[in-house]
Amino acid sequence: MTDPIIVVKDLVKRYGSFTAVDHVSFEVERGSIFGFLGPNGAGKSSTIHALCTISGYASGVLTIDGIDVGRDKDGARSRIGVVFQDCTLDPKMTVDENLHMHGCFYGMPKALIRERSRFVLELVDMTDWRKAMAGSLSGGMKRRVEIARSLMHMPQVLFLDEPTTGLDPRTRAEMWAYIDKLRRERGITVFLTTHYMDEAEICNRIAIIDKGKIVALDSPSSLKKRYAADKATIASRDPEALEKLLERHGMSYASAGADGDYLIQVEDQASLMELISEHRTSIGRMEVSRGTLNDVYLEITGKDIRG
Ligand SMILES: Nc1ncnc2c1ncn2[C@@H]1O[C@H](COP(=O)(O)OP(=O)(O)OP(=O)(O)O)[C@@H](O)[C@H]1O
Repeated sequence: MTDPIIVVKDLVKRYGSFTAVDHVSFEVERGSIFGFLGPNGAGKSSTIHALCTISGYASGVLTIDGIDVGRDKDGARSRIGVVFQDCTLDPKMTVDENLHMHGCFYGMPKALIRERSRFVLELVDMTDWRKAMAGSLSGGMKRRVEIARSLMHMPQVLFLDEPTTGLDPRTRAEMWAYIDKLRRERGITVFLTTHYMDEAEICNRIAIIDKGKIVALDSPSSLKKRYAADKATIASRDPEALEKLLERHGMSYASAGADGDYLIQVEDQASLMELISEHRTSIGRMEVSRGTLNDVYLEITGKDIRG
């Protein structure tokens, strides 16, 4: 990797004698969107909490923007912004006051707090709401304010733990527009956990963690190529001939349904094209479906991405 902003080497996290994170290593490229996926209890939060200095770890080396998280917690904190699932805005304070408090935590001078508040609220289109009570905002607006707040100290990396869970589809799409804008315009690296397949699809790279170990790490397209073959369904008027052809081309298949449908794994498109051409007079119906990240996830973890 040319310019990793996050480096995790051999991270081990234990709760008593139970190893929740078991020698996990990965890197995140600066300016990218990195997806961290895994079933419940896989070790995602334990890893993220260690990276965000929220909790300690037994062994390993974690660096963020070159700073050793174990040695310089304040340095690491100054580089990261964090938005977790549960809203942590103070509902009885205005949007401005919530941002102000965050600036104070980070020891920012008052003038800078005012200037940054304006800037970050504009980034998420919430300027008109700055005097509103945080508790009176909709779920999507609260999330936008939380993102704005996490950016007050201009972090290099934004950790988003299921940032759009519980939001309606339109608000989710809007949130993603803001997140992508941040990445493009501010060069912020996004470290994301999600249970939504379309959000995982946006990531430059994805790590899948299961039972405390990284079990896959690659781009969505490479993962699909490796773990989720495209599938073709062919209804044939001459099943015997089709089976012979499938065997000749070395293609895996299963007979699906009562209508003479065959479900075929497409490892390589050229073989499928040849088979179609050879069998075309007997094909009643045909459908090709692309492998999805959910297929990848299912293949690797045995579970559905939505749990
Ligand atoms: N404080 C704790 N004490 C004991 N065991 C814990 C503690 N926190 C987490 N664990 C265990 O460590 C394992 C990893 O938990 P972790 O919360 O990191 O998983 P996760 O992938 O974030 O899961 P989820 O998606 O459900 O949040 C789980 O088996 C969990 O039960």
